[in-house]
Amino acid sequence: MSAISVEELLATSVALATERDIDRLAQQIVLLGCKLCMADGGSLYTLDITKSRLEPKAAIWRGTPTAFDYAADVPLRAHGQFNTQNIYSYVAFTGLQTYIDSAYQFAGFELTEIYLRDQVLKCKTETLLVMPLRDCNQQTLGVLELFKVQNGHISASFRSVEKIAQAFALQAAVALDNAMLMAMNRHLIQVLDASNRQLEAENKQLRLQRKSSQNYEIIGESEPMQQVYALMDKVLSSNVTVLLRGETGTGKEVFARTIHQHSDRNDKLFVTQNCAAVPEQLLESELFGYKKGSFTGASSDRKGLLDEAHRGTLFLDEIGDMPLNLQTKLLRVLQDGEVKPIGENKAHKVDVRIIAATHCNLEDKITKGEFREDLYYRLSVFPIVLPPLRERKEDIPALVNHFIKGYCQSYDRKEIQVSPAVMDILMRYNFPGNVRQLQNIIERAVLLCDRETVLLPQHMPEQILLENGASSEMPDELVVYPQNGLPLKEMVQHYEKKLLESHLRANNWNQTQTAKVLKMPRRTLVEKIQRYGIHN
Ligand SMILES: Nc1ncnc2c1ncn2[C@@H]1O[C@H](COP(=O)(O)OP(=O)(O)OP(=O)(O)O)[C@@H](O)[C@H]1O
Repeated sequence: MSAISVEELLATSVALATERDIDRLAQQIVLLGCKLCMADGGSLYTLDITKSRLEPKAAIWRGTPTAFDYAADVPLRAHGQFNTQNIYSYVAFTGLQTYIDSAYQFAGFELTEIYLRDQVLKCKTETLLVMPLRDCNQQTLGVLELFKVQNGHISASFRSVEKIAQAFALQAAVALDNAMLMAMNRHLIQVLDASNRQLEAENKQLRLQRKSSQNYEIIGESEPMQQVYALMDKVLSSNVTVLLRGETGTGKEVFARTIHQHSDRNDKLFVTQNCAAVPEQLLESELFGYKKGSFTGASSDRKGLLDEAHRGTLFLDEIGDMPLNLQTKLLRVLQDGEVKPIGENKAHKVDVRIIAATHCNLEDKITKGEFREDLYYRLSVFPIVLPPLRERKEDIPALVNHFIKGYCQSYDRKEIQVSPAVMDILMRYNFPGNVRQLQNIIERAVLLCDRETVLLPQHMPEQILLENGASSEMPDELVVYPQNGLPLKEMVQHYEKKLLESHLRANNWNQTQTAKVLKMPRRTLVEKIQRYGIHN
């Protein structure tokens, strides 16, 4: 090998600094080491991840890479002791640059790998130099070995290039350290990536498994609601268009939002538009957007809600009130996924899930020519009908408690109980305004409650009391009682007794409270209780 030039020295430096792949870098190090120190060949071992053995990484013979399969891993320990018999493990362990000037005379080390290599390469190693490759914390990363073979005349020892070799080993170690750290980072990124993907898949699975009403944060365990949950479960993992039907206040928007939150689109927007609340032209520009200058006042381009909801969900409430012209445009969105803003010549694609809702009879509207039949079929791919509250009265207590808790929190009130009489009144009422009406009734009652901690009939709206009045405050038998033909005085006393019993029950047998409701002195109430022998 000839001596290395300055240009080659610079190239060496660049080569080490730029190579990121550990295997290629290992080859470069051996190759450059051979050139610098005028060696016939060499090899490089790196410390494995457990730091217990050296692994053969690269070998060079006369300027070209050679197979390294004759070499085995070198354990750093043998029989519980540091393996100082082997020259590579000795250098790795001590960090000492080590020379052997005559490989075939006793050198104090086992040189089995060297003799094996000589057989493979058909040569005879004369001198050896083994250098530690250590990082800035003096931790061993590997060892670099260079050798010269016998060539008829006395071969020079590596001792003459000691300083160059040392400097090169330092530079090679820095490059190796960087490449190893990068490989470790790449590996960690891959591991993190894989575990992220696994977590995402598990989350998706868990989302799909969340079936009970509790998980949907929707109140209602009645049979009609169970049927709705079962239907809803079926549409969570698909993009199917859903049509929510049901009277006003039955929770159509709540369900639409829940479907979105439990779908794959939940990291994108849930956008709502009430089709009845705005005039036709405004609705069109809201939904489809417009181009600058397309009408007076359109001073810049504006995205429509269909674009806002791209990859998310658009909830179209009161779809039955959408003007016919817009129904045609919406049909195009549903059929082709295409949106054409006002004043734009070209349509563009959007990926929006549509959930529509209506409380009106769309079939009637079709007959009257107010709703497009084709749109109706497109929308009602998956209809879900929400039951009115009167058909699931068993859900009323849970809803009442849910709303009381919520309003107590928002109005910073202490816990409020519901008197049995109030619950009775609510259970008998038909709620034409459904859950929304119940919610409003409870909000009003909580506000009326002042410092009281029990919701009483007087906190209920008059209209409900009037509708319920006779049945809730006056037991049925009182109404029919006169048939018995008793004297008026007795009938009035009987009536009074029943009335007092009813109010006492409604007020949890709290005499002070009952007297207050009946606007009578407590003492008079107590006297009457004793006279009529009333007890709970
Ligand atoms: N099952 C339920 N659990 C808890 N709250 C509910 C439930 N159903 C409805 N609500 C509440 O009732 C109110 C009305 O619900 P929502 O607006 O979803 O009804 P809607 O059917 O969309 O009404 P509309 O047809 O008038 O638009 C909301 O405040 C909602 O939070």
